Amino acid sequence: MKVDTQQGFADGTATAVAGSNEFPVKMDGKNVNVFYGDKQAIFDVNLEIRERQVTALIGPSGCGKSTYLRCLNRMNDTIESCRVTGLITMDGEDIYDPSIDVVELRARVGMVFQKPNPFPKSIFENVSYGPRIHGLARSKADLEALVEQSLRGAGLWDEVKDRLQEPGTGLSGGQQQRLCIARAIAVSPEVILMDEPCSALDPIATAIVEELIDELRQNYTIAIVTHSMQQAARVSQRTAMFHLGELVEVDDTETMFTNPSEKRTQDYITGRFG
Ligand SMILES: Nc1ncnc2c1ncn2[C@@H]1O[C@H](COP(=O)(O)OP(=O)(O)OP(=O)(O)O)[C@@H](O)[C@H]1O
Repeated sequence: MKVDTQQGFADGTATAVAGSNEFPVKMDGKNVNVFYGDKQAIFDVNLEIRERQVTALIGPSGCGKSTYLRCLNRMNDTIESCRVTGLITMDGEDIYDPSIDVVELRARVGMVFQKPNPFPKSIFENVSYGPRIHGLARSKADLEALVEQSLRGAGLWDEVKDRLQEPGTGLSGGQQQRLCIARAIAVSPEVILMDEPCSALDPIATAIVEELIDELRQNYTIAIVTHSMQQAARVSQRTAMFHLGELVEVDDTETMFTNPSEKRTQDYITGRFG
């Protein structure tokens, strides 16, 4: 990746400057290992997730993409047998530090799952729930404005504005996934993790969500797990290739798809394995 100018700081970090192609690091994994009981699923992974970019995690089934993604908002904490070692930071702060409030972390690092999973409540309540429990709205009017803003941000407002009190589960699959994205952005996250967000959607709904992801990167940092090489190529600026729990390589997406350094990446993207 070409960098025009880069400025170093006393603490060793570097940040992007105007005209640069480089983006600052938002989340950084160093020597990350993940175990399920005795079985190791991630081996010594070092991976930066850069601000206001989409980073795609690709690789054959079982290579650890979802496991790594879940480390980034400590969703793995909910799996009893799971143990994470190494250092994962957000804005330089260790997200596994005992002083970290995990609920707050998960508001800052939101997640959208493979299967749309709206709450069995109204469209309005699906979006307003997070802001209410995090105390983000001071009045009913505030809350309504936030719901509208989030639904607009997810490209869903025009389709649902006249049926906000209807159940979220009554929407189409693609609309439900955008509702889940609205729910995620309603709490003003900094990072959004997406675990195969289009795998349950038809091609039209997929195209709409992909377009939305491209818009969302103006305001959010995104990491997405995908099985679709076309999707990784379409939506991401950086791609990380995993195999058997190892990070094979990471580079800007164009390079990864045209001139990868590693044979395993070449073989995977050309469909020779996986
Ligand atoms: N809850 C769990 N308990 C035990 N082992 C698990 C658990 N979740 C994942 N694993 C194991 O960890 C390894 C990595 O799985 P993971 O789901 O992260 O891979 P993946 O690349 O996301 O796969 P896929 O593309 O099929 O979703 C696999 O061997 C899997 O069996």
